[in-house]
Amino acid sequence: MTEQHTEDLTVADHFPRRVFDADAPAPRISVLGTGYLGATHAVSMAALGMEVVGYDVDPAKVAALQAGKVPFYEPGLPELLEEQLATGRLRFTSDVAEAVAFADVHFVCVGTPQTKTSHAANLSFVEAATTAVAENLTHDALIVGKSTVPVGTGARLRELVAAKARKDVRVELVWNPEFLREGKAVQDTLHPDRIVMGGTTADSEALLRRVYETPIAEGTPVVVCDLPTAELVKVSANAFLATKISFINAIASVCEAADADVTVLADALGHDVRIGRQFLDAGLGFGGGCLPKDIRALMHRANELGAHQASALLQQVDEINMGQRGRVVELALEACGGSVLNRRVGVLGAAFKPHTDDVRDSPALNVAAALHLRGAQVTVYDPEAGDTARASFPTLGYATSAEEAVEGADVVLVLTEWDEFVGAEPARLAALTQNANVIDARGKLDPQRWRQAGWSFRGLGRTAA
Ligand SMILES: NC(=O)c1ccc[n+]([C@@H]2O[C@H](COP(=O)([O-])OP(=O)(O)OC[C@H]3O[C@@H](n4cnc5c(N)ncnc54)[C@H](O)[C@@H]3O)[C@@H](O)[C@H]2O)c1
Ligand SMILES: O=c1ccn([C@@H]2O[C@H](COP(=O)(O)OP(=O)(O)O[C@H]3O[C@H](CO)[C@@H](O)[C@H](O)[C@H]3O)[C@@H](O)[C@H]2O)c(=O)[nH]1
Repeated sequence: MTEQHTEDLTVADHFPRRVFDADAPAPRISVLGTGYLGATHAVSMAALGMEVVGYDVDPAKVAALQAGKVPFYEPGLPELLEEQLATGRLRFTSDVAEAVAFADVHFVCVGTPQTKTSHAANLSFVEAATTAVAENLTHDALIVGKSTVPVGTGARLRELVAAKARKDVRVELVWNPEFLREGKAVQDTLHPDRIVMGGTTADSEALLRRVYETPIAEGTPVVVCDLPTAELVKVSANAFLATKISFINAIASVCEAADADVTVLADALGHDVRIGRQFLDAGLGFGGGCLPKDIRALMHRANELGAHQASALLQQVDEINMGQRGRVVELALEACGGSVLNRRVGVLGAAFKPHTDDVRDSPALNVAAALHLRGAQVTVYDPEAGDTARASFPTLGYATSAEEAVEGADVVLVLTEWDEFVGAEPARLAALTQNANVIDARGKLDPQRWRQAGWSFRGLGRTAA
């Protein structure tokens, strides 16, 4: 979009920038919060040709990113970061005033975790970041919320901005929720399924369309709607995905009781295009930094709004999901004759899903910790999430290979479906164990192959023999 490089520019060169004008220069971007979402967004916006500054309150994160290091595992992101830093279009700073003065479009990408005392989302980071933008505005600007927030948040933030921003600048606040999946974050950001623009005016819609001109030109559908609808689209999408997973897990328990196989059933259901095969993998259920906290925040908000049925539905989804973790613990106890006290448990997988090192609300670590609390000697191996897992659960044992994790085990649990585990040679692993019991909690192993290799095999929603 612009040939000029960041280091050649000063705020004075550009003041006053009038980003809403039809003939304004290419918009410059700031990204507030450079975690899983923000780091990917900042790098991707630079890859789309814009000048970008990323800001975070965590100086270590800023320093790492500026040095070309992604502080988490996300396939493809390190290479793109390095490439974009080299263009001079992308940089990271700990100085919020400088970031805000530099940019015209400010993406708020900070965390919205569950509060410690209720199901509600903690909005303090979103409020702090939005306030920081408002207080440091030097020229016209568009604030774009990307974080996942309860419906009604944007309207409150608009009041905050109106109270904090200088009166001689024009500022708008809109919501443009993000739908990226960890492990596919770069692809999802550069080529999204849809772009939702909530609460835009004609000018801010035109500006956001400039920002996303490449994916829009590729044919990405754009949904323009009001602010509350945009906020709700995001949490509803996650609620639907969560519901689909809990639905198949509920059916899995029927399959188990009736000697049916849920993996075959899911394939058969998936042929119906109205249903689709995705998100019908029965097993340990959903975890991570999004689905669990987002359905709980929606339950809380729906109750506040008097929509109690929606809340009750999601309560069931949550309960079924959390029950899956207990079910896997039960299967491990059964495999060890009723108690895991002083028994060796090999755990394959710690991340909440493959292709990430994220262990936020990881079902795998939840199960590992529950067995540890029952007196088992638990050894965990994950190809990428060993360090993040150890930081969250330092009392568990950690191995540097699958072989080391299953050595002398009484039972082996496959809790994250990394390719390495799905493709493992069962006979070789069986030889290393004390008792060759395997629990496939993700439904991705071939029971026949493992049984033929001498394993006693249990899966969720699959026959016991
Ligand atoms: N992770 C995902 O896959 C994903 C996808 C879509 C939407 N989201 C949503 O995006 C938001 C961020 O999620 P995440 O996974 O990137 O979280 P994260 O915890 O990885 O990152 C949040 C970052 O914000 C920083 N921060 C906190 N307060 C700040 C402030 N006042 N100013 C600047 N930076 C600040 C933190 O230091 C941290 O680096 C959440 O609302 C989440 O629900 C996440
Ligand atoms: O059939 C399935 C599919 C997924 N999962 C589990 O569901 C969880 C979530 O998976 P996924 O949705 O792929 O991961 P996230 O990266 O958390 O992405 C979700 O959450 C993001 C943050 O809001 C959204 O942007 C994405 O669109 C949404 O898919 C993981 O624990 C998976 O193991 C299942 O148990 N069965």
